[in-house]
Amino acid sequence: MKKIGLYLFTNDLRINDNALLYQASQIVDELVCVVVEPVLSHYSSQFAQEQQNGAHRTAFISQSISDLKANLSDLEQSLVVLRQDQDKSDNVKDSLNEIISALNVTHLFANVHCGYDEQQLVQSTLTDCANLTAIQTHNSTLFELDDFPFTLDKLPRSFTKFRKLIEHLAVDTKGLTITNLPPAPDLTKTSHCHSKASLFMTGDLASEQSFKGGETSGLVHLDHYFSHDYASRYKQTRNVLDGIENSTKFSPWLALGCVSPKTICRHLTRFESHHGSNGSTYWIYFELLWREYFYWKSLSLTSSLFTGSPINPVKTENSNPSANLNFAKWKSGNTSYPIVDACMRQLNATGYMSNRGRQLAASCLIYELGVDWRHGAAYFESQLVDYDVASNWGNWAYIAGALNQPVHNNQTKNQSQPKSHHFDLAKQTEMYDPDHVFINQWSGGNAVSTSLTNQDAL
Ligand SMILES: Cc1cc2nc3c(=O)[nH]c(=O)nc-3n(C[C@H](O)[C@H](O)[C@H](O)COP(=O)(O)OP(=O)(O)OC[C@H]3O[C@@H](n4cnc5c(N)ncnc54)[C@H](O)[C@@H]3O)c2cc1C
Repeated sequence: MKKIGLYLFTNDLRINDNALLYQASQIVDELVCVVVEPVLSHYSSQFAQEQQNGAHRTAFISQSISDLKANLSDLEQSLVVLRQDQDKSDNVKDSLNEIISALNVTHLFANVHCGYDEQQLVQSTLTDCANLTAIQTHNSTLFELDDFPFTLDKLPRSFTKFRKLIEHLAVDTKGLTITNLPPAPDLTKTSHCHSKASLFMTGDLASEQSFKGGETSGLVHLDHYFSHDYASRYKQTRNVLDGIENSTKFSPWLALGCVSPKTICRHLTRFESHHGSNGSTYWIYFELLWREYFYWKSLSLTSSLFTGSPINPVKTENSNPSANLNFAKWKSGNTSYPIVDACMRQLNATGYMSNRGRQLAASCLIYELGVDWRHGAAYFESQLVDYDVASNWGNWAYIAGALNQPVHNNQTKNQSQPKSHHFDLAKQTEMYDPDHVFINQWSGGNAVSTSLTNQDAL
């Protein structure tokens, strides 16, 4: 019997260093490639109080899918693009089932995704199509679970413990080039042979965009970054609020899997062999381990990452009108905190915000403006070009002190309470924008930020 595979692209929108796609090419006789265009989920839309993803995020996704389509076409393959209908949540599931049935698909290949909806889609497809063989791997990480000296249920609670147990492990940086793929089956047998996706038209936005989506642009950016000496200074510059040379800006391509973290490690190792390693080059790896930590943490927490603890249940409406007003002011960059306003305006204008900016904006929303952190996480989800389920919701929960919440009240006795990360905005402005260059660039206003006495460095 012919083996017919369906490769479900999610946040692994690439051909190079795609071990799962390579595996598919070795197993099946024919292959249909499908992608579900990410849209803002109903859940996040309610929390963010936004109808849809922002223009920059939408454009980046669209460009990434178009680039994948072009790269697949070079390998004489095609891409079926499915779009989630917000009003009919089952439409993608139904489309997938129709493709599987019409083409007699025998094997499903899918990256393990931290997103609840993405996991549900694979699970319900497997339930509906009982004879399907599923092959799922961790295709967006540095490591496989088998590499670790612990199981997922014994994942260390803190990043430091996690890092110490895994940072010495060798990353497989050999690199994998796919030069041919099995042919596609006769797609005219499905009603999805012509992509009905309303891919966003990026013409007007393209000139304003800081980031262009897709594997091709991602690899160009990687080469560009490592052809300069930026990596040798990274640790000193990574907290600067702006500037392509100050932090790597790999995150947008990593988030959609246009570039794999292993590819980045390969480039980093090559850079170190030519220019020498130092604390800065190590720190790039260190930050990739934070990404890794949030990925595995998110998988271990499943949906409780989004809901916090049972003590603090989900409410999509803010608890009071002043929190609603504060949330609206925060989103538009009109709080009385100039550094936060500048960061939020940068986000709204470009789809990007530095790590330092994100920490300050999150701290401000939670601790100064008294808004539930999940509203902020959902708004970031709708706007960031590098939105990643685990890194976004994980960092927000971390700053809110909700990441390692005990699940049951009776477990709290011997456990220390999770730490919150409340930043002193005046002090942080002094440290990272003393001459208000960044604030003025984004016209963040002239109000003086209130002094607080808490966390300054992370
Ligand atoms: C509230 C908040 C929300 C965030 N949301 C996201 C998100 O949706 N997607 C996302 O990729 N990152 C997120 N981050 C992490 C971090 O801010 C971005 O990864 C970073 O700013 C991206 O810029 P860069 O590529 O220049 O990072 P660099 O400083 O150059 O770091 C290199 C890489 O390491 C990883 N990394 C760095 N810091 C972190 C971190 N704290 N957590 C996880 N990974 C990290 C990223 O993949 C990054 O590309 C968030 C942080 C906060 C505080």
